[in-house]
Amino acid sequence: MIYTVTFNPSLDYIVKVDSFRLGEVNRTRSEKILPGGKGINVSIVLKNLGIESVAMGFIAGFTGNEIQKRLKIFGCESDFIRIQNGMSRINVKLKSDEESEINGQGPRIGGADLQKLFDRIDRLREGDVLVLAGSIPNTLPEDIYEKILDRIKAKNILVVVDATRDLLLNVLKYHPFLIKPNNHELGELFGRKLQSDEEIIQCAKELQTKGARNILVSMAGEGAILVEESGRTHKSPAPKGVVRNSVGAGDSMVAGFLAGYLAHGDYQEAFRTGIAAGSASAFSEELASKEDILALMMQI
Ligand SMILES: Nc1ncnc2c1ncn2[C@@H]1O[C@H](COP(=O)(O)OP(=O)(O)O)[C@@H](O)[C@H]1O
Ligand SMILES: O=P(O)(O)OC[C@H]1O[C@](O)(COP(=O)(O)O)[C@@H](O)[C@@H]1O
Repeated sequence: MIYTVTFNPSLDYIVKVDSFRLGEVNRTRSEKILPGGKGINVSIVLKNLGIESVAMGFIAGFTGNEIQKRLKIFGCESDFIRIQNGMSRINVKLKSDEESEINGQGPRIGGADLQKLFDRIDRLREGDVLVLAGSIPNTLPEDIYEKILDRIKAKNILVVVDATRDLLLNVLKYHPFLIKPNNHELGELFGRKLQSDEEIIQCAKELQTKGARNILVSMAGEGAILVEESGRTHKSPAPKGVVRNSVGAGDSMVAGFLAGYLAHGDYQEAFRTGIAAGSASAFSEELASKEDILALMMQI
């Protein structure tokens, strides 16, 4: 079974405003609320591709209920831990001449709640897949991803991590099967802006020396680069299309890569499916459907 963990699920409030003006009353052209958070998005796209997973993590308050309800409508199985106080965050995605995001902090997660997650993690079995994705509420210790991976290190579990900065760096020693920084996040890890493919490949290889197995570097409209565990590299431009909502494009790419790899055991096929899924989501108002993904795969 595939398990996704989202420490900080959200309702994504996606608003389109023509020529947003700071400090003034702005009216929306359209608005939409979608369940969000990186692991949750991975679960939704996997489901769209016909692959079952269980979405885990923490939810709280009326927003938490709504996240759970909407996931059920999408047909996704979930096994969230319900926190008694606070509420799951609402992340604002403002689409205007430029795209801006405000991602909330999320509820306070206490020790007893965390223990419930550990208990679920301890039930994972050989051959399962674990996707750890997204930020953590600032009340949690920075080594929480490490603590989880430490618990499963003796089992043969395929681990995918989509996180930033130290959260990501500190788990490399557990040899995650896949990490997916975007080019800016990769640069951030090395304290510089990466200008060329060569620099990106060099930094990705540096992360391999620290333990990562496969590194998928997404570059939004520029496509992506994959550095396989063998050191072989692939680059592909993104397919062409009209961008409607790129929220969740990275998570869709992770889902596509996993789906392609699990179906074919082949990195090139995984890479193709990942790019198609990322771009199909960017070209849709919501996350990518299977039809959209298959159609874009023809172009890659
Ligand atoms: N503007 C775009 N045009 C075409 N494809 C896109 C666009 N934005 C994202 N994608 C696709 O989605 C993938 C992930 O997007 P990216 O924005 O890099 O991830 P993240 O959301 O993690 O920052 C890209 O590699 C690409 O395949
Ligand atoms: O956990 P973080 O880093 O705050 O990110 C959460 C946000 O990222 C998303 O999962 C989208 O991520 P991507 O665009 O990187 O795929 C949103 O649904 C959510 O609001």
